[in-house]
Order: sequence, then C-alpha cells, then structure tokens
Amino acid sequence: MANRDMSSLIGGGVRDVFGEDSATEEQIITPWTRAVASGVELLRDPRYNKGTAFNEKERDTHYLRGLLPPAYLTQDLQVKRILDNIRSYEEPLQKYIAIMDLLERNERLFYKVLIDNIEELLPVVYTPTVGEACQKYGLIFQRPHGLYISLKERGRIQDVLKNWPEKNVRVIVVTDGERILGLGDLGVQGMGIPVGKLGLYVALGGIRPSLCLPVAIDVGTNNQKLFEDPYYIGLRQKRATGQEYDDLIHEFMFAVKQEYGEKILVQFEDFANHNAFKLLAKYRETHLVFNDDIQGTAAVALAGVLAALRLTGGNLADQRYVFLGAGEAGTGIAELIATETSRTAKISIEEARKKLWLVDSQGLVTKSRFESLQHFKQNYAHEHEPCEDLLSTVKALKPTILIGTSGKGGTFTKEAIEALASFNEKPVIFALSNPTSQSECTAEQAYTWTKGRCVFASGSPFNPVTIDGKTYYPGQSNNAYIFPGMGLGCVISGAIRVHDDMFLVAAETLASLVTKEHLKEGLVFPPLQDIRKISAHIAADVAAKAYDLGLATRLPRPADLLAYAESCQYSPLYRPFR
Ligand SMILES: NC(=O)C1=CN([C@@H]2O[C@H](COP(=O)(O)OP(=O)(O)OC[C@H]3O[C@@H](n4cnc5c(N)ncnc54)[C@H](OP(=O)(O)O)[C@@H]3O)[C@@H](O)[C@H]2O)C=CC1
Ligand SMILES: CC(=O)C(=O)O
Ligand SMILES: [Mg+2]
Repeated sequence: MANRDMSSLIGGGVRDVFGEDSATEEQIITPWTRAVASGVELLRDPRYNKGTAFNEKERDTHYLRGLLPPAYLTQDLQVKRILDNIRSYEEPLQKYIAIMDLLERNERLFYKVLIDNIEELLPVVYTPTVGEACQKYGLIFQRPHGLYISLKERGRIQDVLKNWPEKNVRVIVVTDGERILGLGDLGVQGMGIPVGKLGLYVALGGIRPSLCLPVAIDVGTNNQKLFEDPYYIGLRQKRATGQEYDDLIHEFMFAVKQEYGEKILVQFEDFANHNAFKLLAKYRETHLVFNDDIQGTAAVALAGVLAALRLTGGNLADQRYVFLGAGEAGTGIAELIATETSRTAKISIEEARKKLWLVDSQGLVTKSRFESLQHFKQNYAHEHEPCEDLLSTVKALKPTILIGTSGKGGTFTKEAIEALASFNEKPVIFALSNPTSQSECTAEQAYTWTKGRCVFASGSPFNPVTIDGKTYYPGQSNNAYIFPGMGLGCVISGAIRVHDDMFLVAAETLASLVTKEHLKEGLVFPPLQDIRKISAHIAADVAAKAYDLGLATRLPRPADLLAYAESCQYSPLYRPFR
C-alpha cells in the first residue's frame, strides 16, 4: 500500500460545518478565552457589575469582600441615587457625561435608570444633548464606545470586526458623520449618534445590549473647525469621495454579512443625502438595511399626520402639504404619505404626490427646475410659478399641513405661520429638525402665532406651553418611536430584507395607539413613557408583515406575535449570581 501523505490531513478544519472555524489558513484569528469574572475584574466589567447591589453571598463567592463598602443597596435605591446625581448637574452636557459614565461602569443600572425615567432622560442621551456631545466628543472622550472603522482599516475590516468582543451581533447603527442631526459634518465624532441610537434600541425597543454594535466610518471630515481642534479624535484629512468612499463602505457591508450572517440589520444614520439615497438603493437589494433619516422619519411623521387628522377632520387625500426642506427627511416623509394616500384613497401615486410640495434652499421645487434637481426631489417638481421663500409658498398654496425638515432653526417665520393660521381652523405644524437649536420654530412660537389653534409636534422635545392660562402639550415627532420597534420586529422574525410596507405598518400601528385622551390634550403621539409597549406593538406588526411578505426566516411563525415580542424584550433587572 502506498504511503499516504499525512501532511495534507493537518490542513483540514477550516470552513467546517459547525461554523466554529471559518477562518482560512492565512487569516489571523483572535485567541478568545472564557473565564469566570471575580474580584476587581468583576467590578470593572460593566456587563456584570452591580456595585453596592452585590449581596453578602455574592461578595463571598466572587471574592468581592473588602472591595466594596459594607452597605447593600437595592437596584431601585441605586437608580434613585443616580437620578439625584444627574439632577444635581445644571448643564445638559454634564448630565450626558455622568450617565454615559454609568454605562461604562454598570450596564444594567444604566438601562434601568433610562427605562424607568425615559421622558426625563431621553433628551440627555439623545436629541438635543447628544448633538452637543458629538460637537465636543474629543474633549469629553473618556473610553471608546463602538467600533471605529477608518480608511486606515481598508482591506482588513473583517479582522477589525473580530476585535469587537461580542460575536452574536444582530443590529448595527452606522454613520459616516457627514450630516449629524442639523449640525453638519462632525466627522468621526458622529459616533455619539450610533451609540445613542443603540442605547434606545435597548431601552425603548428591548433588544439585548450585547446584540448591538455602533459603528463610525471615518473617511475624513470637511469641517475646518475640527481640523483646528487639537482634541479631534478622527482622521485629519478631507473626506474621501467617489470610488475610494464607495469601496470602503462596500468592504464594510460585506464584512458585516460575512461575520454576522444574512440577518444582520444595518441602520444607516446621518449620512449626507448625496450618499444616503445611493447607499439605501444599493444595499436594500442584498442586505437587511434601512435608512432611519429617510424611512424611520417618514413612518413617525405619517403616524403623526394620521393622528392629527382625527383632530382636524378630513382624510389624507384632502390635505395639501408644504415641506420646508427637501432632503432625506422631507422627501422620505413625502413619499410615504403619498404611498399611504394612494393606497387609502385609491388614486395613483402620481396623483397623490401632487398634494405634496417641497421648498428647498432655492425656493419652491417646481417643474421649471426639473433638470437641475437632485433625483430625490424630481417626483415633487409640480407645475407652478416660482416662489422664492416659505411665506410666498404658503400664501400661494394654502397648505393644511406644514412640515419642517430643513435643518435650519427659526425658518418658520411669524409671517408664514400667521398666514397658515389665516386659512386653517387647526393648522398642523411639525418642526422636525434637530437638535432644538435647529427646530424651525419653538412650541411657544407655534401656539402663540396661531393663537393656540395649531396641532404641533417637533423633532426635539419642548416643554408644555401655557398661554392665557391654557396649557398646550407639544408632541415629539422623532424616529425614536419607530426604529426600536422596527429593529425588534426584524430580529424576532428573522427578517432578511426590509420592505417599505413594514414602515407603513409601523406608522399605522403607532397612530392607532393614540387614544382619544391623548388627542384631547392635543397630543398626536402616545406618551414616551409607554414606549416599550409601543415598540412591542410595532415589532409584532412589522414581524407579521415580514411573514406575510415571505421575508421572515424564524419558523414556525409564533401564534401570538405581540406576546412573543414582549417576551423577547430585555430586562435590566440584576440577575442573581451563583
Ligand atoms: N424628527 C426626526 O425624527 C428627524 C429629524 N431630522 C432632521 O431633519 C433635518 C434635515 O435632515 P435631512 O433631511 O437628512 O437633511 P438634508 O441635508 O438631506 O436636507 C435638508 C434640506 O433642507 C433644505 N434647506 C436648507 N436650508 C434651508 C432653508 N434655509 N430654507 C429652505 N430649505 C432649506 C436643503 O436644501 P437644498 O436641497 O437646496 O440644499 C435640503 O433640501 C435635520 O435637522 C435632522 O436632524 C432628520 C431625521 C429624523
Ligand atoms: C432624529 C434623527 O435621526 C436626526 O435628527 O437625524
Ligand atoms: Mg438621524
């Protein structure tokens, strides 16, 4: 018998059927080890640390005795203590630093504090404060959150993903930092946004923290102020564009699928519109992706409009809309409203679109501008005389609903709002731009200028306003109502693609949760304190739609999707340790 060449046998074991060893022989692997944490290491591990809430037995078993002061605090008392601390800071940014510091120390306590006090703390971890945090991210930087992928990592993005400690990632929020809220290009400091959004995936949606991965793609920045900032934490070079940019994103998109599989959800966030539409169109065919600024915003705004119509009367097809701002948010909302109008009024999408008018930085979008318009505005280039500004547009078109998506603060002028109020009994005004400084008008302005007759909502929160003894409650029209439930729906159904109908369903579900009592107070969104239940409802209905469309892979389909969604939601309560 001929001698067998034994050396060839040593080469086996790669790409094995168990998926345990998928590296090729040339690829570098990371030698992970697992150990039971104890002592100081346990206290320094935010996933397991309970601080003063470790009980006597746990202190003995895990070698903590002496490393903690003797007092035992319940988690509820810890929550109260943290809140007292946060409330003692005057500056929102100080509150942000304090609560993000807690995330680094004790993850469950962070989420318990956030979930129990969502209305108070959402403006701290999210808009508006997260905007200021991104602007000063280098200055306040303590420990890195999320994964930084820059041009330096070109060609080895999959290896970089392997450095992330969690292997079972299901949701990624990624930004390239070019359009952070209405604050423009903040380069890699935009990382605050994916970190904040994923914090909401957990707190508002109930996705487990370990499943979430925030990513900042750093291709440089065109923000001169950041170039001059000694504390800037990103690449100091002009933004890469064209093929170089596309190649990096492409490598990233395929690395995440390679690493985490077909069902990895990628949420594009705060990309500038010249990339946002392109990336969505390209990757929605091959990946489970959506763009939050286009699609998530559209769903929340449509929900707000549907609820507002219960206050003002009429249906979608009776309305005339003017948008100040014709970018991702504006055209995204317009297209979803047109789709829903076409569906419910049984008219063509072209007919439905004619009810929606856009104003951009050059004035009213009209047919005569068609050739020079970006493609995403072209469906809304209707026949009309030119109108240079909002006031002349409002006077000419007499809209029933005015929506601000310009990213520019103070652009809803007194004259324009008064004109709107002159021909509407109950004008609907949504000032959606973030953060608060970029809101098209304040709640107080809207109620004052319309003599309390408007239905108002804004992207960033405003406090209730009292005028002549009457109090008005502005709603918050923010995609945070949508994306956590959308993500949960995708995860629990094992969806492999996001279909636009899933956003329609999310909008209808959100609107259906607005009660008569909410409407009586002028609220067109349900209270944020109920957001986990709201997210579960959205998740269940999104999942149902994914099953109906044949996009869901988790089989068999659970009989009661709402109960299933709720049962999947993460709880931040401490678990007893052995
Ligand atoms: N509430 C929410 O949930 C959300 C809010 N947003 C907010 O919406 C805003 C816009 O975001 P996005 O659509 O992505 O941004 P884009 O950059 O895609 O669009 C901005 C649009 O506003 C127009 N514009 C700028 N200045 C003026 C002006 N003075 N008058 C009229 N139009 C103007 C631009 O005109 P031109 O095209 O001519 O440049 C462009 O059409 C941001 O502040 C963002 O934070 C976004 C997503 C969600
Ligand atoms: C809310 C949000 O996504 C934005 O302002 O960009
Ligand atoms: Mg955004």
